[in-house]
Amino acid sequence: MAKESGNNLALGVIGGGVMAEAIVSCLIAQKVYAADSILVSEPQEKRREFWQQQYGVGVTDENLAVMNAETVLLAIKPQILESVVTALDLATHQELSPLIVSILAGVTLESLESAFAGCPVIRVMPNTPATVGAAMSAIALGTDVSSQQIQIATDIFAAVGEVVTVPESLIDGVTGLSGSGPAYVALMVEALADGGVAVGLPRAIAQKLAIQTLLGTAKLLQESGMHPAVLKDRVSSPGGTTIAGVAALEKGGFRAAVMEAVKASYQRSQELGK
Ligand SMILES: NC(=O)C1=CN([C@@H]2O[C@H](COP(=O)(O)OP(=O)(O)OC[C@H]3O[C@@H](n4cnc5c(N)ncnc54)[C@H](O)[C@@H]3O)[C@@H](O)[C@H]2O)C=CC1
Ligand SMILES: O=C(O)[C@@H]1CCC=N1
Repeated sequence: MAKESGNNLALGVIGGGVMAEAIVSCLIAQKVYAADSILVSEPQEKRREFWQQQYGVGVTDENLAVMNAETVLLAIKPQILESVVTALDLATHQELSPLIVSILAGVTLESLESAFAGCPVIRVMPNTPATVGAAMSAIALGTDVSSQQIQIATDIFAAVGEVVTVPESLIDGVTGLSGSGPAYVALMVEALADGGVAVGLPRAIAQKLAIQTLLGTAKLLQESGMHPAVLKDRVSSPGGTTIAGVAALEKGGFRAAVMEAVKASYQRSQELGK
């Protein structure tokens, strides 16, 4: 467990958007942090009010204020990192050295360590199923991180789902697969439902069937440890319906398209880091 107590500022958040909310809501629900030990910095007044009312956390529009926390979750868009760091002017606040936990796509540990000089840094790539406590997160450690700080970061992301620790060289690949993956899977669900509607199923039923098919298949693969190809073979009867569908997917380049999607996201993550 990380910190649960009252008065100290245990967790600061820079950027109170979608991912920050997904993560922090789980941390509070699971009592990893008490709401009154969290301070969220967010420029939009409506979002600040929402955070305060919905979660009871402290809010501010001053990023510097959250740097007093033991741990700072960095959850702004990568494109504005430079301006945020310039405004923080950390050179004149060298007494501040929180653990920086960045979820920014593409931004390397080297850039983060230079931007937050003197602060230990951990880079993480989570994904949006964090919203329902079912994230897949990969953690890469900076050069000057203590075992206690590794535990803090692990506790944070274990509260929102599964965690693996990887060398930083793999984080762009993680982004291509599990970071961006929920969008690919959502497209698959939408396409399955559209196919159902095309052959006459009512939309609501088609959507339910599509989601449960995905969930059930994922659960089966996870619990059995079965290779996906073996499962595909088990569903496909000789001369039956499934192999006709699989043949249509192959004709449409389905597997190549999914592989290309992972590679394109990986490459974009690398570009963002330059
Ligand atoms: N959305 C996703 O599925 C994932 C996103 N990420 C990363 O998480 C980060 C945040 O992404 P989202 O939550 O989707 O974006 P978002 O746009 O929902 O959240 C960013 C928040 O930062 C706030 N903000 C803008 N300027 C600011 C400033 N100067 N200081 C403090 N806060 C400021 C915005 O008002 C907004 O609420 C990105 O770096 C992204 O690469 C990582 C994994 C998955
Ligand atoms: O699209 C993006 O850049 C972010 C990072 C991974 C998922 N969403």
